[in-house]
Amino acid sequence: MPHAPLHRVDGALYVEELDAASLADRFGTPLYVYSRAALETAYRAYADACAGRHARVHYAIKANSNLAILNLFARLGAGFDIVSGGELARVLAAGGRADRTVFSGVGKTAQEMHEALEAGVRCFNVESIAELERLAEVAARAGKRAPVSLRVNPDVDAGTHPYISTGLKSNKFGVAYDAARDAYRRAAALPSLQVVGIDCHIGSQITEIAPYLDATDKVLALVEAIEADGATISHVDVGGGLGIQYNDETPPDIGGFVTTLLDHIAQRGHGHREILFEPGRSLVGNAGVLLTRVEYLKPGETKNFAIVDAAMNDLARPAMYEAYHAIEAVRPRETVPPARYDVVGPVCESGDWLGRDRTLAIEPGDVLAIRSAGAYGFAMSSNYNTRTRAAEILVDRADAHVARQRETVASLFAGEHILPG
Ligand SMILES: Cc1ncc(COP(=O)(O)O)c(C=O)c1O
Ligand SMILES: N[C@@H](CCCC[NH3+])C(=O)O
Repeated sequence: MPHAPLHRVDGALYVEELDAASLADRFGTPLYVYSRAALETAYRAYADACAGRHARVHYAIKANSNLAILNLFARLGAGFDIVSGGELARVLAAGGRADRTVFSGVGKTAQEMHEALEAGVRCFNVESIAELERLAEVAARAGKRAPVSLRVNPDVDAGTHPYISTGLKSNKFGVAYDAARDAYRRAAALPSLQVVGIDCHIGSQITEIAPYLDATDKVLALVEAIEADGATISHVDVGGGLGIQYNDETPPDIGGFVTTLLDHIAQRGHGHREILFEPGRSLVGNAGVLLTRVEYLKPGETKNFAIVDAAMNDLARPAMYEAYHAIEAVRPRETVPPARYDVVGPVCESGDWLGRDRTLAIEPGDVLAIRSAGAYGFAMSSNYNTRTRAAEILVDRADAHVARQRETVASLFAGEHILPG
């Protein structure tokens, strides 16, 4: 019986068969560590629930676009959801198929459209009339017909953090619900476009199914109207956004979520359409941890600080959204009294914190694991304060595969040029 991907042996944290403290010693910190088994288990939960149901998974690679992870999902048969030419290049470099890739995003450039058309992406998820017109021009110039789905904004409150909610009227995303039928008429009138589907994505870290059902109902009503106008909508892309447990959230499990949504769509008489899912976080979030070493303990009058070697540039979510990530000592000490710490990084910003008021029994030099860091962790990391970005390790049972080597300082200024003379 294989171990749970992240588990404890005699108190020590393991990722599959490898001790996290030894990984930190071997590869240095800060260090992102992912479990292959956890990634595959999450993918299979989607794939199994889709099996025999005319439904497909398109991994939203913005959550974690490391080539090793994309390759793993490509090998399992995943499709992909991309938002830039760079992401398309990553999918192709990792062995992903263009004809299983959908291209989302509000600001696609003509160049990106051209490249995606040449590569033969499955569909462009178009977010405005202006983008529709541009895509039609780019396709006409290339002598091609661009497959199109409009991202419709169903004006549903997904009950998530305001920075990651995307399905409200006030968000920049998608075509307004009331304008969508006209937008489809416009698309149908442009000969270099071919309408193939419809799409919506209402937000991220959603922990209830109800907003999905509401959004789907609105989208299906629209599909009926659009088809009455003569178009054919062969696929409905319900977006991503399923949440994970960071702390005390209780999101639906992946299989239950997929089955409930597919059953609901079938009951509404739309079971013949292909359904696409675009999950990001729920595939990778809980498959990764960020390991960091305690540099200093700094007791204060009102707060104690544990200053660690990871920072907001490595994991931006706490600074950006006040997001909670569980933090644990990889080898808890029994002889040290626990104390309350704010876990902070070395970056010169008050917002540079990773966890607040955490009870930890630690000493300088100890390694901490910041949990649930597989999604929007490394992917949103930066070089602020000329900090090299972390290495990424993909653990496969007892093997530690270097999925990305640590950056060097020299590589950070390799493209900079001082004035001559
Ligand atoms: C269009 C689109 N699809 C899919 C996703 C993936 O979202 P999540 O990581 O919340 O599943 C996003 C990001 O929120 C997105 O913008
Ligand atoms: N970056 C956000 C999610 C944004 C999703 C983007 N479509 C997070 O870490 O929670």
